Amino acid sequence: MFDLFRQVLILATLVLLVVVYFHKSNTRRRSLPPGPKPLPIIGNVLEIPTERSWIKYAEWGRLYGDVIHVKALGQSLIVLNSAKAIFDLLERKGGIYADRPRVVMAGDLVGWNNSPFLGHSGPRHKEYRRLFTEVLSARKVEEWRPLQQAKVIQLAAQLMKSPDAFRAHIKSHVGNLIFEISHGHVVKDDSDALLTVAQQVDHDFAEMVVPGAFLVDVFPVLRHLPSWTGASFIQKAKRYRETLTAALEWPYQQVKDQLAAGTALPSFTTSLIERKENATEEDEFNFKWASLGFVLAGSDTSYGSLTSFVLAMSLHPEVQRKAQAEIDSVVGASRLPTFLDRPDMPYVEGLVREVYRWNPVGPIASPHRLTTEADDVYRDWTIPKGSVVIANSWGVMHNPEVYPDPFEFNPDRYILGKTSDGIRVWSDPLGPDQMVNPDPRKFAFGYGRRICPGQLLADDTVYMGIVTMLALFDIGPLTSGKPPQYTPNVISHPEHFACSMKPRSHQAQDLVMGH
Ligand code: HEM
Repeated sequence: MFDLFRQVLILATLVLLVVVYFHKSNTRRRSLPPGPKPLPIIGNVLEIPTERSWIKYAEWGRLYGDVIHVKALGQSLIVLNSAKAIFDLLERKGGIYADRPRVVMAGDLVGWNNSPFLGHSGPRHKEYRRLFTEVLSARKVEEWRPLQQAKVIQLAAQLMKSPDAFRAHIKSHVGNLIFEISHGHVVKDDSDALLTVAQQVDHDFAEMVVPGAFLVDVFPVLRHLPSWTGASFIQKAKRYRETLTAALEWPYQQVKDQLAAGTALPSFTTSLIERKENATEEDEFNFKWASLGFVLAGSDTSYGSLTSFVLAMSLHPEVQRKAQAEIDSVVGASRLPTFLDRPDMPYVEGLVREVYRWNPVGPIASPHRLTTEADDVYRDWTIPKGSVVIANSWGVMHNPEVYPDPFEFNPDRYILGKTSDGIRVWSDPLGPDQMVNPDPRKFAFGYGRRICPGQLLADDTVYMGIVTMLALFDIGPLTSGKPPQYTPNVISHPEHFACSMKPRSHQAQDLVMGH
């Protein structure tokens, strides 16, 4: 009798456990945001795109809604396809969505975990942000405007000499400008040792973060393989680390030497060193990373926007002519445009915004990660702790409900109307949640505690490059056949293309060559 009672009790307990288990897992499954059905164990790995993921994410958005859950080998991925969801999570709850996902090869093995952009949220990342804020505020950025203006004339001179090499000229222009602002380093030519090492590091980094490039990122346990196995990722990690160390040390040491010799030019790095009298080892570690981060994060991105602009002008002569007419009426032909002209040129302003939106340099910003002890809750859904969160900025900027006819390049979309005294009105009255044609800079520069700290500086570089090229050159048409594709990864710019670029007049040539 006692035995029977015990057996019934055990059976009942088992049944209860099974019921509770299924109830729990059902509740969980029900409460996750919708998304494509995962396969057992591997989840949605086979469906998650490794290239131009933003296009697939937008497609999923139309099928499942603006918040999507997908799973890859046990890792939850949340894709946000609307401004509302992005701002609700990454901005309003920014404190818990500020981390970056773990990247084994670039982060753990090569050392990019210490960088401002891949580094985890925490005291060091806060310190980087503080250092950037000090030198990249609106007031500080204005101090670099004379340099921006001087450098853009050098760019124009190069473009007049060899217009076919416009991509190379834009690349050196942006690289030189950023290096001078970051380290006071004046790049003499393309063989410059500091520029070369920074470019090599940039190249290595791009290679490492291509999804699936290294198996160790898919199976982190491989990182424990001993070096005698000769695994190629171990050799590569060593080589990448050595170049990275050089890029961190050389430019920083040069600034220190120049400061000691009294020859240092004003720069981000000089101001960091000068402000802290007895810098500790930890301080210096942070200064080196912040300075290198400045160079790396600033160059390729601004380059991407400016080449995208050249492509847009090659494809849209009518937009170009309208912008040039505005510049001619505000600036005239006897001087070059300045920063002071910007508020008087709403069409050019719209054109700059359209460059950010049309083919954004950061189509999915950079992945964020949720760090909480427990799952988060959004609307009726559970967002599992540790989720990687992707803001599909491209998706928002190509949603016809937010930007009607999103594939058109139309600067007029931002011009809302004129007041009675003829001054054009620029306003975003409803905020990013509801507005039609909101300022795309809200999406192009990322979000929350990871928002691009160089936004104002970048916007000056992009505006100055665009307005100067428009004032001086007739750009286009394409001479390389079909419009190019854009590169398929996190930083996206036009692949190779060629176009005509001719000075607009003799006066334009004199303005540049006379400087
Ligand atoms: C047109 C030019 C630029 C564009 C479109 C751009 C865009 C972005 C985007 C989308 C992010 C990711 C934000 C996120 O994860 O939510 C980012 C991060 C970052 N950007 Fe920029 N950026 C540009 C230029 C610059 C410049 C000139 C600097 C120089 C200081 C810079 C420094 C950084 C840094 C350090 C981060 C990492 C921030 C962090 O993780 O806390 N960027 N940028």
